[in-house]
Order: sequence, then structure tokens, then C-alpha cells
Amino acid sequence: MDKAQLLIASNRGPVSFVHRQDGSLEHRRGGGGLVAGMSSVATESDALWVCAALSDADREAAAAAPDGRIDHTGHAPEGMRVRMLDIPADTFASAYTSVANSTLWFVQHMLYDVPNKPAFGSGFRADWERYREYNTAFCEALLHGAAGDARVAVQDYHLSLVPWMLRQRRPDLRITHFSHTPWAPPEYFRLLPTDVARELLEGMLGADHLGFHSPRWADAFLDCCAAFLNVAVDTAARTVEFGGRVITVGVHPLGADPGDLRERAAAADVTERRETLRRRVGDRRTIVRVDRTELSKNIVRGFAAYRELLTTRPEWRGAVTHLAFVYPSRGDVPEYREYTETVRSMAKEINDEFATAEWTPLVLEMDDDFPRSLAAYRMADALLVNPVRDGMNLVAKEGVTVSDDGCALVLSTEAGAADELGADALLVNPFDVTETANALHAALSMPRQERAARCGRLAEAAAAAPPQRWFTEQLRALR
Ligand SMILES: O=P(O)(O)OC[C@H]1O[C@@H](O)[C@H](O)[C@@H](O)[C@@H]1O
Repeated sequence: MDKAQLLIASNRGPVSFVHRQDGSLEHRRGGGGLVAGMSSVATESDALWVCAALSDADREAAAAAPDGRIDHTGHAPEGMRVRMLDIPADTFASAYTSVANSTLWFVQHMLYDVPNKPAFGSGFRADWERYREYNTAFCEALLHGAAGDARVAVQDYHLSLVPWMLRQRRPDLRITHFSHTPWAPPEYFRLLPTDVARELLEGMLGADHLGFHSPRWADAFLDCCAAFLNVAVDTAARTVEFGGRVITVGVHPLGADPGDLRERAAAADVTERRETLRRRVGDRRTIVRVDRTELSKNIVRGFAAYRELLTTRPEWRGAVTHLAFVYPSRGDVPEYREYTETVRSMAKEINDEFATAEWTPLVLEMDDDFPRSLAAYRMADALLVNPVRDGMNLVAKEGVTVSDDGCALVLSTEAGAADELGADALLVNPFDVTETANALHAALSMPRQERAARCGRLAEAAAAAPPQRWFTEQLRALR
């Protein structure tokens, strides 16, 4: 196989496959802004993206192209090779569901119901061993594909151990690791077994450069290094001295891609959905939210705030509709299934309490329809983004970018996006339901001109570091 100068590693790749009815394979876009970011860099050097095969169709596509030359036209940069790893099912379940999603995600977002969880017994140790194996599989594939002095960009908490594994075998490689999540302060990070906490930090410190979306998360990471490892941490310079090397820690907030988003939002399928939604809500004001049914997104308190708005300010009854487009994710984790049910039943309670023959106060849709989300962003009077903790939150940035007439943004202080959007958003403590209800009222009551002016400035701030620039900046930190 040709060796690559630039490699990316992430659990979810830029492309995924499904079987058509006739059994043939159809490719679809994988996840996220990273894909867009790659399009500029991939052209300057030979690039390889290593990810996990997440379905039988992915495995079939991967087996048919062991050199990584699978068909991903329109989803990944032209010429880039994509290598999908066939990870054994039990290894994947332990590494992805038990360690990454049920442990590391819970720690970094501080989601545990602490009187009861976590409790790390022998089952966890077995899962952790599999997490090592899963990271090893990525390491081997990267070693196999990397040219001398290649740059390797490792993504997220699924692959925390990869940088150190690579470093031990190939000191010539130049490695970045980016955390898309928040980072927990040492007092919370210490919930992890101490040996695991150390292994995780040391694993990441195998990189030359570590990236985070917000200074808050970068500083929390440095505090954890100081608390758990015997290393020299310079908090002012954001560096860690470890294993005879100086590792730099950088803040790289990912922004929206305005050109791409606005073009997509102007397409016929979006406009058609906008018209359907408009017919559905009539001339009422709209509060929009778009999320996965994800514990950190705080959908339940968001609904509680809407209920409080309707209770304490009856003038909004019949005059506003809440469009909540939230779709189930991570169904393998029991807490997520329960949360999805709570969201569903709470929406029903609100409608049972306030609905009239002419008015549905809360429209809940639980399928993932991106064009419909764009349509909702375009027409929103208020956009509600109230996570309890979030690495960045791109909904906030995308929503203000495609708004037709300017929407008011109600935004949690605990989202990384609040660093850049705080000046013109209505910031709320995500745990304070009354403050959120008041912010919704302020958003709906805001004079149109002020709303449009704020939204314009928000869109500008959201576009400060579009994906291409975000990615190139990290690579530059390697030079
Ligand atoms: O496991 P999934 O559903 O692909 O989600 C993973 C991604 O979920 C996103 O919401 C996070 O911002 C990323 O940090 C993470 O990598």
C-alpha cells in the first residue's frame, strides 16, 4: 500500500455504507465538520483516513478495497484513501459502548448520578483491556500506512491511547490529538480508577500537540496532568514536559462553514420543508431546538423551561410553538434509552396540559432529517441550545448562520460555543429552569431589528474558524 504523508484517525469515518435492496452497496456521508475541514488539506499531500467499520455494509466495502481505495465520491476529499477497520464485535462493544460512551463521555460531561455510579469492578477492567486492543488496532493501521515523518491527526476520546502507542514505535511521526468533548476538572476526573486516569493522560501525551475547543477544557486537561502525573506543567504557556519532550496544548474552536451551510439551506428540499413547517405553525413565533437525545443536551430541563414560560406568561399560550427535533442516539447505552423515553413523555405532558383544538404547543419529531433541521433554523425566532456541558456545540453556530430574518440565541454558559457567541447570545445557567424560561421570553420579545443585528454578529463569530482553517491551524502547530 502507498504510504501517506497525512493520516487522520477517528472512530466514525467520512463515509458509511448501506445495502440497497438488490444487495449492492450505496455510500453515504459519515459524520461531522471534520470531513469538510479535510477537503483543503487533502489536496496538498497524500492522505489516508483510518476509521472503524460500523456495519456489515462497511465491512463489505472495506474488504473489497484493502488498499483503502473505496468509493466515497462526494463524501471525502477526492484521492483520499479511507481504511475501515474490521474490529471484532466484542472488542468494539467494550471499547466503544462501555469505555468510550458509558465511561469517558460520562466523565468529561460530568453526567454520573454519583450516589449510584460509577462503580469500577472487574467487568470494567476487562472492558479497559479491550479498549487498549481497539486503540492498538488503530495504531497498527496507522503505522502500516504512514510515510516517514508523516503527520497523524487523532480524534477524540475513543482513541486516547493511540498517540503514545505510535510514539513508542515511530518517533519520526508528528502527532496531534484533538478532544471534541469538554475536559473534566481533576476533582471529577478522579472518579476514574487512578491507573486508568494516568494511562489515559499519558496516552494522549504521546502526541506533540493536543487540541481543545475551549480554553476551559485545555486548562482542565493541564490541571489533570499536574494532579495525576509527575510532570512539569506550565499553565501560562500551556505546555507539559513528559518523557523528555515538550507537548503543546492549543485552543482551536471549530466554526461553521457558512458557504457550504447557506448553499445547503437554500436548496429546494429545505425550502419545501420550511413551507410545510410554516403551514403547521401558522403565524406563531417559534422556539427551535435540534439535538440528539443525548444526556448532555439537557432537553428535559429545556422542556421544563418552556412549560414554565407557558405557565408564568400566559400571553404566549397559542402564540408560540416549540419545534423540538431530537433524534435517538447510542441506543446501546441504557441511560440513553431511558432519557429518550423521558423526553417523549414530557413532551406529551406539556401538550396534554396546554394544547387546544387549534394549537399544539410542542411539536416533537424524533427522526434525523437534516434538511428539516435547516428549515427550522431558517425560520426560528428563538434557538434554544442549553447543554449541561458541551465541547463546542455546532447547532448554535449553524442555526445563526442560516437564519432568514435573524433569530435570538438562548445559549448555555457550559457550551464551548459560549466563549465566542457569549456577547450576543442570551446566556443561561443550564440548571436554572426559571432563568431559561425568562431568556426564552426575552428572546421572543426582542425587537426584530435588535434580533437581526445580534444574529448577524453571531453568524460572523460562528464563521471565525471554519473547518479548513481549524484543521490547518492544528497541523501548523506541528511544524
Ligand atoms: O459515537 P457517535 O455517535 O459517532 O458520536 C461521537 C461524536 O459525538 C459528537 O457529538 C461529539 O461532539 C464528538 O466528540 C464525538 O466523537
